Amino acid sequence: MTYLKETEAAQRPITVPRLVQMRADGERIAMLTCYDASFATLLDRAGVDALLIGDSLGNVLQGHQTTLPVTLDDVAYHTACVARGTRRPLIISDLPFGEVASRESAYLAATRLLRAGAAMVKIEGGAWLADTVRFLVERSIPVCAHIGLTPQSVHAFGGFKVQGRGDEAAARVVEDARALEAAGAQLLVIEAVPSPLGARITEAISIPTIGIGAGVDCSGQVLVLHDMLGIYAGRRPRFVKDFVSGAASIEAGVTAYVKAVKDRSFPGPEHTFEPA
Ligand SMILES: Nc1nc(=O)c2c([nH]1)NC[C@@H]1CN(c3ccc(C(=O)N[C@@H](CCC(=O)O)C(=O)O)cc3)CN21
Ligand SMILES: CC(C)C(=O)C(=O)O
Ligand SMILES: [Mg+2]
Repeated sequence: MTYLKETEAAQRPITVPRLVQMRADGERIAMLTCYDASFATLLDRAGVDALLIGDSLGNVLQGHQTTLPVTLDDVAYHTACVARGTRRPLIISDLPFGEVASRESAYLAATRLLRAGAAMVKIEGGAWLADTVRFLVERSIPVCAHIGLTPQSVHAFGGFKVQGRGDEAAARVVEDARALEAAGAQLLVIEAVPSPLGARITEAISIPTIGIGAGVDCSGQVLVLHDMLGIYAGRRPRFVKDFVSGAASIEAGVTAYVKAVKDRSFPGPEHTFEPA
């Protein structure tokens, strides 16, 4: 059994409507971060649906402790590298810390990422971000919102802490998701929330949700590439699984990740957070 699709139709570039169709069909979306052309080609071949040029490049490429030092130039450069290496997966780029000072600054930053080859821009934040999301969407920038543990808020949170624990906090995260969908976001990353909340948010909205430490009931999953390759020396969050140790090759490990997301064997209980 393979998830590498052989037909012409399946080889066409993945679009946002295609992700919406996957959600409707109950087909899980497999996403990974990617920062260069060689891995872009490998991940494309292994059947990854969407590639995220994440500001996690600050951790895994640059050796920083947080994503805050990452600049728009950095993300634009790696977006261009990834775009040259791939044709099929949807390319999504992170808007770095500091670019949402205004709707205008966010829009100008997003245009640079789309010019570099991204098809969608990911922005961290809750309901407060809705005006900015609407401003971008009105100007033809597809937006993926990112809620829950938003790493650019690490100092505001006082650490990388699970979000949405307790009734009040959970209700707030659900409201964030609703507000961002209403503002026109077409995809939603949910990071580090209790599994039942990941399921509840996914039910509350109709756009596809992509979880990272948000349980198996999201429409898809994402991991940082170097975490799933087992080569990141830094702190390893609970939601990480190394798919390459024990695999025959890097490509086999990535193929195993895609298969595990599609057949819902990843994430397991050991990769997810409990409500209490
Ligand atoms: N290599 C890498 N992987 C990532 O997933 C990642 C990055 N870098 N850089 C940006 C952010 C930072 N992220 C993190 C970092 C640490 C935890 C963490 O240690 N979480 C604790 C939860 C503690 C609690 O219970 O509140 C854990 O046990 O997983 C989570 C997300 C996710 N992102
Ligand atoms: C972990 C994902 C969601 C991300 O934002 C990143 O890699 O920067
Ligand atoms: Mg990020």
